Amino acid sequence: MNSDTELAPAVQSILAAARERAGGEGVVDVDARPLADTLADAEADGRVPLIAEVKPTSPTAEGTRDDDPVELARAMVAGGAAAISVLTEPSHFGGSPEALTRIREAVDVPVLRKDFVVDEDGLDLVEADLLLLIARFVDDLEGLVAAARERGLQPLVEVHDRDELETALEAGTDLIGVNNRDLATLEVDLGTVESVAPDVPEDVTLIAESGVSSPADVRRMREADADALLVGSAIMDHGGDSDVTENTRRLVRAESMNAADSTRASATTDHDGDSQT
Ligand SMILES: O=C(O)c1ccccc1NCC(=O)[C@H](O)[C@H](O)COP(=O)(O)O
Repeated sequence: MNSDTELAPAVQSILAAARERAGGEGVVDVDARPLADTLADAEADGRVPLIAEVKPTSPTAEGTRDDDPVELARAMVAGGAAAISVLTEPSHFGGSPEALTRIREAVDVPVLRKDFVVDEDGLDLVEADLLLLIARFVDDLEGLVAAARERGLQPLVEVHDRDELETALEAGTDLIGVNNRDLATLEVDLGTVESVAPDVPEDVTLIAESGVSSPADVRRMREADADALLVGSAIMDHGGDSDVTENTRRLVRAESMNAADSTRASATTDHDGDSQT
């Protein structure tokens, strides 16, 4: 792992908290809902394969959304989300393992556990279909990928550059998340996916993470060869109380809408329709 001093202060604090948190009691054994199937179903329906994130708040959010997480997840699925991501980190994102369990019982799509897992103990906190592992935070990535699979979990390995991609591929992952957010600065740059994607092998599923806020951004990530997108803030609308189903739907339909529809949808939901660079 890179030195913590290369990370934004908020991320250093998240990691310090993660190292202190207790893991689960016992070892989870999951009968996981396959991500590949739900992404294929979305493609077949003409929906952009989208993982919508239940993210009550975050270090970069403009506020907190206190809605019931189960209602949020149901609203996202109603808007066409192919899978749900749930933050389980409590102190910086307002998440909890209990919320994930309730959501997984309430929806039938795969559920990703989004957290800052640094060792094998951290795998067993709660049952989920997918688990995020962040390449730069894990010393033995190959070991943790294998340990996650032994539990039935589908590990999604997050990277931010080509070196981390190489590490992730050597660890045997077939699910890569390229994070547009730089954890050293918390700045978002959609060019990150564009620069890393050409090196992701065809048989590896590529998920574009963070900073996608408009249908134009969705199209940009898909043109960069993203198989799926992970979106939190633009759907949660932390500073407001807009309709989560509609926020999901306008992104899921980004490839089937024409440009005029897309501009109108962006204007009516008060989001910035411009791509970020
Ligand atoms: O979202 C943050 O503010 C954040 C800060 C520090 C570390 C991680 C952070 N986010 C985690 C994520 O990966 C995102 O929640 C996820 O990719 C969705 O991003 P977005 O659509 O930009 O909310």
